[in-house]
Amino acid sequence: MTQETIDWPYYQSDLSQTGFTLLPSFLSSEECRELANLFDEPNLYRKSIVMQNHGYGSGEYKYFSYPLPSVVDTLRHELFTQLSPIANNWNEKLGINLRYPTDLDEWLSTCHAAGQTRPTPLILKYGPGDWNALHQDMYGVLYFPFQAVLFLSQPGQDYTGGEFVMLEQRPRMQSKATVLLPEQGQVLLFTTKYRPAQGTRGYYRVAMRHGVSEVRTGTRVNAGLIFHDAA
Ligand SMILES: O=C(O)CCC(=O)C(=O)O
Ligand SMILES: [Fe+2]
Repeated sequence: MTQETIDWPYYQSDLSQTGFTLLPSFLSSEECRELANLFDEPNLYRKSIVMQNHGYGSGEYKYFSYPLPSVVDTLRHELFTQLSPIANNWNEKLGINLRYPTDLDEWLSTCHAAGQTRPTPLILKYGPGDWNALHQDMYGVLYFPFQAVLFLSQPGQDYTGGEFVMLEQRPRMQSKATVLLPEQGQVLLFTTKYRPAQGTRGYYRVAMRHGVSEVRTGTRVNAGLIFHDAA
């Protein structure tokens, strides 16, 4: 995994302006395969969810327990450090008083002290006919405004369908959808709850939801990094 080559100022500014940014592929196909294979390891998870049982769509996902697998933990820390200045800038624009530290452990201590102690990084697996309803990943009062999805399968090769969908709900206007089909190894950074949009009188909040369209053929495995822990 080589993140050093990422042009962070570019991706930070892209994320800040649009509410999402797709990083170039920096997980090798071997790292992707290894991570995807963890789905079937029985002892790594605190909870497993069958999505159709909850009205969340169709498919299965599992929340990792602490300690997280090292690749997940490292990436969660490194990405948080790059994201926290943008999160602070957004809170300033939106008039939210909370400021985030640059160190993930410090932020997680705040979550834990508030009773949000359970790890939220997850791994998701979809087969033909599976999909993920548009949602926001909120797990308590405290939240971090960005999250990451690691694309572990190759579209066209491992699966068809299964596009990543984002929906922006603009106040008093119709919604805008963005559909992405990232390559295996790419990491998508996107807005968890809402992003600031420039209006004539300052900034206003645009709510964002994300989900996955129906997988037509094959198997699609992704991992998600959420930076707040769960109550
Ligand atoms: O499978 C996907 O790409 C969506 C994952 C997701 O909803 C998440 O990581 O929060
Ligand atoms: Fe999600």
